[in-house]
Amino acid sequence: MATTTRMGRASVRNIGIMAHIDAGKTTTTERILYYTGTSHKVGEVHDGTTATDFLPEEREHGITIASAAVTCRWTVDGAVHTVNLIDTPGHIDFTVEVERCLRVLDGTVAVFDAVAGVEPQSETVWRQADRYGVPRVCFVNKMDRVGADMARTVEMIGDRLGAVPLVLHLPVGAEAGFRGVVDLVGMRALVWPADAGPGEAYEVAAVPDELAGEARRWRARLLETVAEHDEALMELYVRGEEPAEAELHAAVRRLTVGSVDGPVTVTPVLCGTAFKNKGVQPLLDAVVRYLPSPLDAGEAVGVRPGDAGAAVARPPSEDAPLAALAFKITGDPHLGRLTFVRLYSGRLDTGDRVYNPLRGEKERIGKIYRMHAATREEVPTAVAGDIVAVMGLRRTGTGETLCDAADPIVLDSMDFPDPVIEVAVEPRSRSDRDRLSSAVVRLSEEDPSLRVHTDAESGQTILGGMGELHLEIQVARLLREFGVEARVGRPRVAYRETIRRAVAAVDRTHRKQTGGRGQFARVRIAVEPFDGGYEFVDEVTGGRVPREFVPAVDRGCRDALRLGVLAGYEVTGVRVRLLDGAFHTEDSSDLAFRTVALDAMREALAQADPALLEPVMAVEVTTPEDCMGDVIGDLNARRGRVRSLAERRGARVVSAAVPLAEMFGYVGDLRGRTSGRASFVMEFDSYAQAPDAVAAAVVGR
Ligand SMILES: Nc1nc2c(ncn2[C@@H]2O[C@H](COP(=O)(O)OP(=O)(O)OP(=O)(O)O)[C@@H](O)[C@H]2O)c(=O)[nH]1
Repeated sequence: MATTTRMGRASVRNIGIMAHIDAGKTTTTERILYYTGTSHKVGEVHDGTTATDFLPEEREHGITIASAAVTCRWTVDGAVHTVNLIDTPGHIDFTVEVERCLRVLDGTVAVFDAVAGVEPQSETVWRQADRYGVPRVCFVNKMDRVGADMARTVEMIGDRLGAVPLVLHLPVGAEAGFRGVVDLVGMRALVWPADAGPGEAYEVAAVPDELAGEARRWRARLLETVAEHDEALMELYVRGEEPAEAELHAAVRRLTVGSVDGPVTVTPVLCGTAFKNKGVQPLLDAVVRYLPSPLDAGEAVGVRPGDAGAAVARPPSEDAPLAALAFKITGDPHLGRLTFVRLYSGRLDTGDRVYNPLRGEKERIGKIYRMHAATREEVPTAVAGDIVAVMGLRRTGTGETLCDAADPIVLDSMDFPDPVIEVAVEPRSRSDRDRLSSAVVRLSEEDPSLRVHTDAESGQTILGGMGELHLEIQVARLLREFGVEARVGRPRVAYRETIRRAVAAVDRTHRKQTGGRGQFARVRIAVEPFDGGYEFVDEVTGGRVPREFVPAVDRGCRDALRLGVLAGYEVTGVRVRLLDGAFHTEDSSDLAFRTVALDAMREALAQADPALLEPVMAVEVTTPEDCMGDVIGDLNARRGRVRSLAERRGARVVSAAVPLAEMFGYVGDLRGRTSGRASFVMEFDSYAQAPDAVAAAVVGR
């Protein structure tokens, strides 16, 4: 029934968990899956059996890379809610994955280590969540550890992240004696047995006497902060009235959901220890109570294809035309290709034919699944707000929209930056070569930020990626998961080449007589610098190069661009004009024209004053004021150019453009230089001409 489903969406929470490496994201995720009844064995990170961290490399590195969407259920105040949990990666090299997840989430849980507090990487992901306007609930984890400090972490959430923390929990007991929390909304204690097992219930008790004073102070602070930002509560506050529990929940929800559009992020803060099974149930309650449903998340915006980019918005309603985003593709050992899809509007039914506007073709929806931790559930239908896995989509890639052909929309696409680092892989045997080629297809389908090409000169397979660790992980998967035996080179910067001068004409003839049919083709081309990748213009008149051979000439020119004349890097920024040519009715062929074009183009590039381009990164360093001089000096020494200085929430933000070649090892250097107090993000900015000394070193290698 339509009404039931429509109400159902209000009870969906699409959330991710974000954290600094080792804060306990995986452990928290595991506990959530266990508590929500979808996983019956709690995996421990130590023994490598966790449900969302399923790649062996992740277990080895102890970090989470691939994001699997898992559906679970949680009941609050008698109402069952569906929680779709996406495990987001935390490492900087995987920012593409993080952003991809943030796109499809409506809210996140930010996990902090109560000992370490807010770490640099937490700042990075926090800012990404700011950028995507994703509301957050904070969970201060590891309260059982020596040195755990809830109050300090809360302070750091305010100071370092510039958020307004709404402290909802006060710890009961400390470190090894941590037993539970005082719920400051209900003013009661939630206490777990010391050796609580996974999923173990807590006892509700009165606030312990020794905490009564502190609890009152924290509650007063909570009410005051809420009142400061929420009008309804403000009225009660000035009248000196206490809000009812439900009223306070509702106000916290309003602030959390609404704050992302406001000047500051208001965020509830809870605490516990996932590992020792304390505090997870209230965290789930908070996810349901305070994080937005797809209805709260509002309209999805996109453009109408082919309509000069006219903007369209879709309400999160089942009755609107379909708008869905494919955000992740995985290979399932049993089901084959699975496409994870977030529905923003409309509905999907098994057997539907849906339209992919980017490809201009229709695809058939095979089976639809909700993926649980250990099982999958086939469902006939998915509606706006759902996240499901679809079988049967053959062509749709990551980041592509699926919609109604009669009412098409392209949702804001995800940008996948060009790879800036590459590594050469050389298979040991012919069968390794075969395994490698099918493996790279699978890997790059799952991870669009991984690019693959073959080096025309050496025949090596080159993998391009976003950073050193990114490539390391993907190469490890190739070797292990796909059983490829190969020699792997050292990571290197992905340079490019370009031209600086126009060449008016290069004339080349290809003629070969080998027994039977000969080969003949002649072309005359001109090249010039071009503000873009590559353009081919056919200016031949009078059929001197017959139409059917023109594409072969274009192909030959592109072949030449793959292997620059300076140092063998890809060439960009070239316009080619085909001026003239000649053919032979018997002996001319596509091959002859492609060969001659390649030859002519190589000559033209050599004459066109080729230059080396290097990737330049947009680097943003957030640093305390007293380290700023040092940070800037170091960026200058790395050939960086500072673009702007700003102040953000008490810290200094230095934005600079720095060549990637100078950024190897920056994470460690910055940490050392600032005692870990500065953090940075970087993304590809542009290619720029490398200075002569750099070019000479690269070309001379
Ligand atoms: N003492 C204590 N240890 C914890 C707690 N939660 C997690 N840990 C431990 O901290 C380590 C890191 O936990 P993970 O859950 O793997 O952390 P993560 O944030 O998922 O790490 P990545 O996957 O690397 O990003 C593991 O050894 C956990 O057992 C906790 O509440 N208390």
